[in-house]
Amino acid sequence: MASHHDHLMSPRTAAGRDGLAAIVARPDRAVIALDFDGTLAPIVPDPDQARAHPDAVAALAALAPRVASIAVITGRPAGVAVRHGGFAGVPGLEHLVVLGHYGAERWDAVTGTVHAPAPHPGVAAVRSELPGVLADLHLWHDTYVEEKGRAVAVHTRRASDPQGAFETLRRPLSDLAARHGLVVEPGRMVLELRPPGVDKGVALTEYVREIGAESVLYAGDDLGDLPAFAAVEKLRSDGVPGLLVAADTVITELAERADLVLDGPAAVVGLLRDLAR
Ligand SMILES: O=P(O)(O)OC[C@H]1O[C@H](O[C@H]2O[C@H](CO)[C@@H](O)[C@H](O)[C@H]2O)[C@H](O)[C@@H](O)[C@@H]1O
Repeated sequence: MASHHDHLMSPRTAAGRDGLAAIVARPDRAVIALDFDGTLAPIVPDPDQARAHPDAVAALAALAPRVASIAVITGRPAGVAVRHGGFAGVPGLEHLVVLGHYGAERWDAVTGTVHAPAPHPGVAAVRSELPGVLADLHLWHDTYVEEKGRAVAVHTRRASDPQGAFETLRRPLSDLAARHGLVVEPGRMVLELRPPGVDKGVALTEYVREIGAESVLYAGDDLGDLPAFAAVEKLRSDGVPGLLVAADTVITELAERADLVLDGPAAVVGLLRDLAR
């Protein structure tokens, strides 16, 4: 496993070094894709209070004109990531794309609009049954339910026993999701009930193809970023060099698969600045 003292620009794998070399050689052909929470925004107890690192937007804006495209790929609704990130109306970020809900939604800075499919009917059913399920488990007061529009997320970070509550909820929430055609997306002290059919790997692969990129960087910190890591590994085997960045070491599997392991959003900002230079 990598240490989080890796130099910001020194990938520890040959594939990562190839990826970085390709990005640096032809930045105008590179897609830079980043997760939001935990990668651009420090993790905080209340999801509504999460904001991009204070230097993140400036670092993105400095890098954007030098690369083919920057995309934020997040489990958040696209509009929420845009608001919490402060991404709208920023000089330099005129072409930013935010792929929300793991790629189900898309916001383009150039139009300022969100495109999204019709909501899955299972979400309304889950929304109405969820309070009863949480009450039966005596977890109604210990959890926070995040209303995400086309999904519902149950957070345990502020519970008296966050990991215990998370484990207790796993099976019942999986059953509830399955009854209504949804899936559970586990994350850092959160279990999200959401429609199936798209993940960050699908979103990233399609976006790299759309741009016609010749290299890609993906940075993430959570379980929902693993499909994007797999997508970069597949792109590499198809001849598109790529660099995998773990924003921190909390999710062991992600850190183990990364070419670079950083020490949180401040270090991600440092990497973006180094790339812009
Ligand atoms: O794909 P992401 O951009 O990483 O979004 C994943 C989830 O992030 C949010 O939850 C996480 O961040 C919260 C704020 O720091 C934290 O309180 C929580 O424990 C983390 O899991 C967001 O609230 C979820 O909806 C996203 O699915």
